[in-house]
Amino acid sequence: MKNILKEVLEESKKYTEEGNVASYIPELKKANRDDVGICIIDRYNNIYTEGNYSTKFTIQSISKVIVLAMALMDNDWSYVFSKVGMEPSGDPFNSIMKLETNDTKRPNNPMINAGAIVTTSLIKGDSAEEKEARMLNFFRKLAKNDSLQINYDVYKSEKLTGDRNRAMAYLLKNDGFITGDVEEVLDLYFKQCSIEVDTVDLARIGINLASYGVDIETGERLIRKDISRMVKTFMVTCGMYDASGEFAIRTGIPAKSGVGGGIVASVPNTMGIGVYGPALDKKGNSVAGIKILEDLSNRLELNIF
Ligand SMILES: NC(=O)CC[C@H](N)C(=O)O
Repeated sequence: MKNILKEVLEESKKYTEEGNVASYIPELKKANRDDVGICIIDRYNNIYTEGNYSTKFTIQSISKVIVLAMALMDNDWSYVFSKVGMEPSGDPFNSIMKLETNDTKRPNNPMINAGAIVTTSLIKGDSAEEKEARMLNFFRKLAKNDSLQINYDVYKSEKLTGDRNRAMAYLLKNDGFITGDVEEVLDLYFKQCSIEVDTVDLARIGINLASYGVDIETGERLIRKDISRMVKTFMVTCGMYDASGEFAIRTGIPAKSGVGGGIVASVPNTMGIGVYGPALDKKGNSVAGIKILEDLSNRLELNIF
């Protein structure tokens, strides 16, 4: 396995120059374009790492997977899906267009920004502080890492420049898809995106989903089985933004990417994979990360279909 990871990583490095580090959140520009890292955790809890596996980066859109699980734990699923849909949008992750053109004006799914702002608004808590604490605690549990923290520089950078998300959130409130204080919902959304992780954290999240929500070491149930299924299904249909179809064809692995350069992948009953490569393609997915997952899928026969 160690050799496979070495080869796959070397191969993927050739592609980083085709991508660019995200710049629309100014703080993300600081990442090193040529970094590439991998971590795999298999069902027997073997951990394999390679390259810049311990480099820290912000989780960004990968948080949408975890917050969806939380929204489904906190609320009836029929209520959640009255506020956010189940269909791929085919549009970029930050598109606002369908909030006007959809019949219901409901965001298409919880993996695009508009839908994720809705699921964030469904996290329960008596105060903003309690919601934040519950959210961070759940991320720590799923990553099995109590030291996960919010990167406040990225959070502030995004809060200062996130007017597109702000516009969407106000539209969502106007149309009845979120209730309460819009700025408070956005604040929590920006915080969830700014949680700092490395590939080991992502691989751990991946194996927890792969084992249908049961911690493989302790046997503790972290997520209900039906919710872990729903979440992985969304990863297949919508996890790689408007490149989800092609990615599913090429790899057959449920995965979710973020503009920080991370991708979490979850192969049911088999392994969790975390990859990092901040050079992104035009759709916002890690160029090296996609290459690595394609190669690993072929070499280790990870395609679930
Ligand atoms: N695709 C992403 O990772 C987007 C997350 C980012 N925080 C945003 O809201 O724009």
